[in-house]
Amino acid sequence: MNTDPTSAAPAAADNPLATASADVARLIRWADDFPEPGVRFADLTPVFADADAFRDVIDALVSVGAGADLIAGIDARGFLLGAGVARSLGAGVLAVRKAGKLPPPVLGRSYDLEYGTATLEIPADGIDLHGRRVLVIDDVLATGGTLGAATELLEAAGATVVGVAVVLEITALGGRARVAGHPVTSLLTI
Ligand SMILES: O=P(O)(O)OC[C@H]1O[C@H](OP(=O)(O)OP(=O)(O)O)[C@H](O)[C@@H]1O
Ligand SMILES: Nc1ncnc2[nH]cnc12
Repeated sequence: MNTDPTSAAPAAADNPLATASADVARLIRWADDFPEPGVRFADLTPVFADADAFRDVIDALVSVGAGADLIAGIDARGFLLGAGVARSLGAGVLAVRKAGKLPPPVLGRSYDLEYGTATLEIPADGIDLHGRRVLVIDDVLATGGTLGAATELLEAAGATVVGVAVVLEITALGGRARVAGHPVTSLLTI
């Protein structure tokens, strides 16, 4: 596990956090020119489909979630991770949705990413986020637009964001700066 943007992923094979990192590096599926020319897309589908790798990734993310009572999973792959982590921690899970999926009223935040723009939404009623300690989880940190918008949205709703955790951080895109002010954990950094 890497919480330092300048350090390489750990290598010790008997460390469960390093094991998760190795699983991800081994199973990640890279796609050139997807979803548009010039983008090298990191598809973590094979990581989630591998029972051992999925367990290792969830266990590693759980280890950074202590103190959180709500896990926010980002649409869509963050849902898979967030639910697993929340269940293991005994926390609730909040699905942070892409625009148009939730009935009104909603709170929303728009953002730019590597290939376009998008909006994230959460319910504006029915969940009181004041005083909730939220760990925000997604599969990839790239430009940071998604996680930056998610943390802003949750804080605007009254939550305390205790951290941000991802499986893969693509450092060349500088996303960590977009979530400055929050502890950021990435299991694998490239
Ligand atoms: O750091 P960023 O530049 O914001 O990029 C990271 C986001 O990009 C991917 O999702 P995408 O927006 O492609 O949506 P999807 O989950 O619907 O595939 C990924 O799952 C992250 O959520
Ligand atoms: N290169 C990339 N791979 C996966 N998800 C991304 N989100 C933004 N850029 C991405």
